[in-house]
Amino acid sequence: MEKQPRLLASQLLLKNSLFEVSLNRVLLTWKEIATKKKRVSGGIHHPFKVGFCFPKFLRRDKGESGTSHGVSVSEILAVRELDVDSETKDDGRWQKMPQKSTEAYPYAFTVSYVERAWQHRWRCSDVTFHCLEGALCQQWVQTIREQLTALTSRPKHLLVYINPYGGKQQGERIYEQKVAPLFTLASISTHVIVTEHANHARDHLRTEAELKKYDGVVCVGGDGMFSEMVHGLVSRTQRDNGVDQNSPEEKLVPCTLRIGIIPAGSTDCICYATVGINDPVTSALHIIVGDAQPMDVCSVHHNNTFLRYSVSLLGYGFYGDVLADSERKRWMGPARYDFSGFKTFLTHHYYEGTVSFLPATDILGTPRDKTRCRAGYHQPLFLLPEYKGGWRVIRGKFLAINAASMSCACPRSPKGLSPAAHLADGTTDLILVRKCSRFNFLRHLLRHTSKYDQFDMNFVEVHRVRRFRFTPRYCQSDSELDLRENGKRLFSQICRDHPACSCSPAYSSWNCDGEILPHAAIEVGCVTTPYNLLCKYTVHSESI
Ligand SMILES: Nc1ncnc2c1ncn2[C@@H]1O[C@H](COP(=O)(O)OP(=O)(O)OP(=O)(O)O)[C@@H](O)[C@H]1O
Repeated sequence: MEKQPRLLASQLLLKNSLFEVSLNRVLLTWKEIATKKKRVSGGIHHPFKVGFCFPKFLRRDKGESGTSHGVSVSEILAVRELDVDSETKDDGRWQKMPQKSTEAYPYAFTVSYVERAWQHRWRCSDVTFHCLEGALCQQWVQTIREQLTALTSRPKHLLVYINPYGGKQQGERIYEQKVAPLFTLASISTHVIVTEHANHARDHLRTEAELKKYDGVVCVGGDGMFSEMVHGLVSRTQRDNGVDQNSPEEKLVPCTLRIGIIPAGSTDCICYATVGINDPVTSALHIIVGDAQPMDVCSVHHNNTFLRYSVSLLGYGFYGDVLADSERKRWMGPARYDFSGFKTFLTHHYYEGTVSFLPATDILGTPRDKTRCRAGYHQPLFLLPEYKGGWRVIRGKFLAINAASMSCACPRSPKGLSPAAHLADGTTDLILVRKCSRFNFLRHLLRHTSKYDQFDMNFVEVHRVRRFRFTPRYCQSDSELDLRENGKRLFSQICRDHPACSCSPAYSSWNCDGEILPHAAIEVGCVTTPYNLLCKYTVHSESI
């Protein structure tokens, strides 16, 4: 790394030991000075620990002259002067100043910074330096503040929507206790709206919200709330720019506001897939330091009519059926997903239809990037591939058709549905799981939680695509249907209404980021360039 000129360097006291403290535009470092000779008289030495340190951002080395620490300026949250004359109450925490150091070094300032803990978890840590002179203390505070002000990617004004009924209905408490104090510490002003009904946030963003006043919008809730934000913001941007959302061919105009998620839902898959952990404090800290991650948005259409946007999973068959069944069992709480998953697995319905897709041939990488050997290519058993220009057409019987625009990792499946899916390359990974035995389907599902490749099975194939269409068999041409098929369709509906029946119904439904779509036949377009400015304040922590 290029050596940065020093902005400030002083000998300051920290927990009764003298440290050489230094600041440049990139790093704040403090290194203990030979402890035996220079320890301040009367002080009791406590070995100072900054907690868990990671090589890139926060280092702690033990050199000849003592321990050294460093924190990236981009991860400093705030700096403030301390009143050392009395016990100070700052940021809700009492700090007792050691008597001897208070006498010798009567001025002090505290730096709050991001501490990287375990498994992608971030925490807010404080370090307090004591100075001999008030002017020096002020100079440190001012210089660090100037560096923070120069960080232009940090938000200053945020619009926050809280879903009080998401997950365990803890959204308001999580925000007030864990997130709001951090925003205050980082001098971020907020306008908070507690939603009063479903789609409140979406409609407010689409119509009333004065978006120019904010640097970003934050939702406190689950994937459903995040989806509301995406719909509100993307729709508003398209309308303001005269884009016809109903046309699958239209390019979406990127939106300049970023979206942040504070996880407070039941599954919080989008947060997990992008941050690596569902933790409100970690997400709040990513928001504060201005982390941004572009991501793809797919628009879903039926007969040239816009249905919804999708940013994570579009699933027909298995995942559609699990969602449809679990919606009927909301009274069971989060346990409904396990129940419906198990039930859907046992019913083992497959669906006939045609999948057409436009492969993404002009990009680097494939959905199976992590698979070292590609020798396991299998000829589809039940499918008839055709080529129409750039489009591929596949007919068959499918247990599941999934389009993953991100890894879709969640705590239960840490590598996700498509571990190598990219967040912002204008593509989605289309996973086709053809009809197979229950045993094989179970093996496929279990591989999502193990080190084995879930795509390396002869009834599974995966394609990285720019667009795709699905037409269920009985929709293809109504005139083709004979009386027997009409009877079958009617019968299927009866079967659907009676879950005990094990006949295969003709249609499943699409699970679009956790919402049910009413149509089986859809056309999906993934924006051809990354939706650059629709970013989350998060980093993709999967090492793809
Ligand atoms: N005040 C409200 N009253 C009722 N429903 C609401 C309200 N605010 C938002 N909603 C709706 O609640 C639905 C579920 O919310 P959310 O996604 O936050 O939690 P969840 O479903 O428990 O979590 P996840 O989606 O991660 O499984 C959303 O689709 C949203 O539209």
